[in-house]
Amino acid sequence: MKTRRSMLFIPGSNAAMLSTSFVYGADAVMFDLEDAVSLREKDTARLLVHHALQHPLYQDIETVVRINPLNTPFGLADLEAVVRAGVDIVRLPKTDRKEDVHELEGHIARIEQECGREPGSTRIMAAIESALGVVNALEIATASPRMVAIALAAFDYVMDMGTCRGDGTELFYARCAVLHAARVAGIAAYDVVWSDINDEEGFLKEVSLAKGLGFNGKSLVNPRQIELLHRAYAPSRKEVNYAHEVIAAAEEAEACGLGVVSLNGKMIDGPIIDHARKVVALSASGIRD
Ligand SMILES: CC(C)(COP(=O)(O)OP(=O)(O)OC[C@H]1O[C@@H](n2cnc3c(N)ncnc32)[C@H](O)[C@@H]1OP(=O)(O)O)[C@@H](O)C(=O)NCCC(=O)NCCSC(=O)C[C@@](O)(CC(=O)O)C(=O)O
Ligand SMILES: [Mg+2]
Repeated sequence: MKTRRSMLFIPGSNAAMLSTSFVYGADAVMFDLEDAVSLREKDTARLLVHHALQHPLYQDIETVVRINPLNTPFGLADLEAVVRAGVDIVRLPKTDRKEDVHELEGHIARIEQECGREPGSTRIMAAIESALGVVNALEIATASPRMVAIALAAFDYVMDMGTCRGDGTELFYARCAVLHAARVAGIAAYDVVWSDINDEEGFLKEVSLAKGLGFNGKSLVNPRQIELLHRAYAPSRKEVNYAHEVIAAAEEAEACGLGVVSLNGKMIDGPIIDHARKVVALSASGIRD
């Protein structure tokens, strides 16, 4: 699975942001044609994003476009424009059921064929933003071989639930449901956006919760959140050193024909060794002090 921790939302109608968003170092840039774009700017935004996707500066960074839902007057036109422009991933907002994904993949397959794009090269990420979407998370996550990730979208979800954003308790079931669906499907899961860009402490608390639950990363709204997220997701020097000790102990145990050993009084066996290898692999993208 690709290491993708940060996905930065960029309003598709904002030409200035579109022309610089690649500099901030997000793992993926996510141009938005949906809720960050007003009704009268929909056509302009689509054109701007179509051009940005083809710009040489966006060829080496993963691109995601959040299109409008297909049951709006804009969704299909968005899809036509972005698939033809070579987007890597289409983010489908407000995904409620597997049929939403099937409709999307049908259109993508046709457009890829019409424009000569390699069949299957356009991937899908579904955003789950309602109670129905959460209940159907598994059928959504497994609806298409093009699906690379599912993302929870908190603001629409809490509206649907008749509540509002709070300390995270209101998202607990949805986060767990989305994560379990993603893990069963073998795809990535992304946590919600943190909208108060000046509240660094609140953001980091939420990142820690998301990381602890098992999310692969978060959707972000501001470049200042990228480095904070990457640092929080990087293993600490202490974790990396311990992982190396675990791997060394495991190799020694294997040479002696032992399946389980103890290291400083702690049991070391299969899943703990796998975790240590994961920590070492992660450290290639950075280590936190
Ligand atoms: C919040 C704010 C206005 C603050 O602006 P400010 O200007 O005060 O910020 P500053 O930090 O001062 O900016 C310093 C410099 O960075 C530049 N800069 C800022 N943000 C940048 C950026 N994103 N990309 C590139 N560049 C950027 C800026 O232009 C400036 O450049 P310069 O002038 O050259 O120095 C701005 O960030 C912003 O618009 N964010 C994106 C909002 C958005 O897309 N919302 C939709 C997605 S959520 C949703 O829909 C809910 C959801 O659907 C979610 C789900 O589905 O998950 C659900 O249901 O929950
Ligand atoms: Mg939303």
